[in-house]
Amino acid sequence: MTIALETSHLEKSFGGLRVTRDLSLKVTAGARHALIGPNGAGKTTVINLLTGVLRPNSGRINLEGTDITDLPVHKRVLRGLSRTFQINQLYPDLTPRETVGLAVSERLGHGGDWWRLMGSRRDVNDEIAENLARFHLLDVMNERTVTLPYGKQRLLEIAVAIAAKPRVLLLDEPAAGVPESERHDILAAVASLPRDVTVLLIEHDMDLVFSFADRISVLVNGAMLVEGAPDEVARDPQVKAVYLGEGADV
Ligand SMILES: Nc1ncnc2c1ncn2[C@@H]1O[C@H](COP(=O)(O)OP(=O)(O)OP(=O)(O)O)[C@@H](O)[C@H]1O
Repeated sequence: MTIALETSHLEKSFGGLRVTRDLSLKVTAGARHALIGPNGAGKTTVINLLTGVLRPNSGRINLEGTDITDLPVHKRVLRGLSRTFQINQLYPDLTPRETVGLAVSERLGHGGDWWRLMGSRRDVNDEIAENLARFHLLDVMNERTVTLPYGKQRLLEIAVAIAAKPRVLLLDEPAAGVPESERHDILAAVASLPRDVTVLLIEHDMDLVFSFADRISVLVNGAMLVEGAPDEVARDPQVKAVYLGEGADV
């Protein structure tokens, strides 16, 4: 099986606090892989290490066979690694159509010229429409983003990440703060992406994790506790012990 993203013996400390411990993680190409673990286990730190926001103390990161450990954030994006954030980072006064149009134009190297590009390029407009349809945003595509329901804003964040045409998409709690009835729609839209996009998801909601993932890694105190298929992970006594401590069902 082809490995899309891999860490080997990754270590990260903040002062005396060892937050990532000897982490070796393999994400198979095309996977719907979830990284779970209790609060403070170090999941967001892993995403920050993968994207280059943080530098590891030691260990390596490999993207599709290339060592990216020393690359800055933007060069990793150019190599096909995109992320969404836990916090809303959209332009409040742009519409979804404009926001996705800007992201597509940036990918094509015309970020400063995006308005003209949207007015003149049929292929760009087709791509924007397809993206908005995939993420259930056609009905609100001309509304100001700030006026959209929170669930639609979160879908737009993912739509923007996808506009960069990533090979590997990192999602940090994409459904956080969204009403329960809408959460599955968000993950279903992600799950239905073409399989040439590999997805690594951080998520607390176990219903979502188990309906989405074909592979699960469990992180505890910065180290890998268990990794496997969802049914193996659900049965694992160590995983049960960790989550029972939190009062959640796995
Ligand atoms: N920049 C930082 N400086 C110091 N400590 C940090 C920093 N970032 C994270 N930590 C600490 O590292 C540990 C892991 O944090 P992290 O946010 O990665 O965990 P998490 O598993 O994503 O948690 P949650 O599920 O609550 O979002 C925590 O103890 C946190 O306080």
